[in-house]
Amino acid sequence: MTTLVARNIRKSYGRVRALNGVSFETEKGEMFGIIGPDGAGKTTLFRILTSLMLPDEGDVKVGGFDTAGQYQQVRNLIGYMPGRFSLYQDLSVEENLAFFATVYNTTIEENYHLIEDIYRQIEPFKDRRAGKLSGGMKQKLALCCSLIHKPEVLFLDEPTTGIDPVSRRELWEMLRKLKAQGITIIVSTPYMDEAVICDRIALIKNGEFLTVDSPANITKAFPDKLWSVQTDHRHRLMHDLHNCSFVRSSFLFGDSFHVSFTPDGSPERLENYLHVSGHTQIGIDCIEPGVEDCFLAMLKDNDQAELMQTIEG
Ligand SMILES: Nc1ncnc2c1ncn2[C@@H]1O[C@H](COP(=O)(O)OP(=O)(O)OP(=O)(O)O)[C@@H](O)[C@H]1O
Repeated sequence: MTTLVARNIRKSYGRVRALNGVSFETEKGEMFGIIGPDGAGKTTLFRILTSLMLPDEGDVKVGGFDTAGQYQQVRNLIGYMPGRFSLYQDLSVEENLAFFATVYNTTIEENYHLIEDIYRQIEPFKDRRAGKLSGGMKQKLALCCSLIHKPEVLFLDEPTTGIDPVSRRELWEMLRKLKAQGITIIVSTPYMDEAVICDRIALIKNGEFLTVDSPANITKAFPDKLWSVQTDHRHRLMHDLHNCSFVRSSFLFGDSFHVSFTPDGSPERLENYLHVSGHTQIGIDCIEPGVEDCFLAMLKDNDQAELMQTIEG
């Protein structure tokens, strides 16, 4: 069953074109990831999908209701966790939750089962002001508040930005459980490693979706063989790979470079080239491409540098 249909969404702020014809659909219980660097248009898209902003062109239907003409019905169906902390800093944990429940004409008790797993972790701090919580706990509370009215479609704009790795993992685990209950989840993130958890992902760049597919299909479509290359001189290696005539692309991932060759390149040829250039402890291993490798291959040179910064940041 289709839960959301977005068609040809366009939006500009004056001369800045934030969205340039975005279309996609989601199925009930699907986890749909929107991945892209800062400024790509994610927040604008979320505001439009959640009926908080009207597009210049195009339309969105959630649960069959139009976000322009039937926004009240849409808002009853959805939960939205915006990127920046959206809770009342001066209210306690419990007061925030009670407030959101009241706004939606429900009570904490009525839908407690839906938030129980998450809320139990912050319940010991229920009297603490939201402004005094850690980043991870704030996100858990914000997630509880966006779930308290039992939404069918949950929108999360960069829920894991700025929180520690353990809380990030916990948050994704919670999303997995919510998905198992049939909730459709539309989530944005700048972190590629999180993309693989989604059923389908869209890479957004300059207000356009470059691709929409499952992580497995995206990695299957990688056009070349990929090699992980390491030597004892990482900085010189970057320079030497860049100047190598038969290296098509090279990107730094942790301690090694991911390298693909032009048709006349080979690992043997690269080993020889690096050896002659003075490198020692040369390691060249064939690897499976990840989502990041695929997205980088789709982007133009300038965009690749920008995306790598986002990934590393
Ligand atoms: N109110 C506004 N006025 C003018 N330009 C805006 C406004 N809001 C966003 N933009 C611009 O529109 C583009 C898309 O911004 P948007 O916030 O949707 O992207 P994003 O992917 O969510 O990035 P970020 O994570 O940095 O917020 C950017 O170029 C941004 O500078």
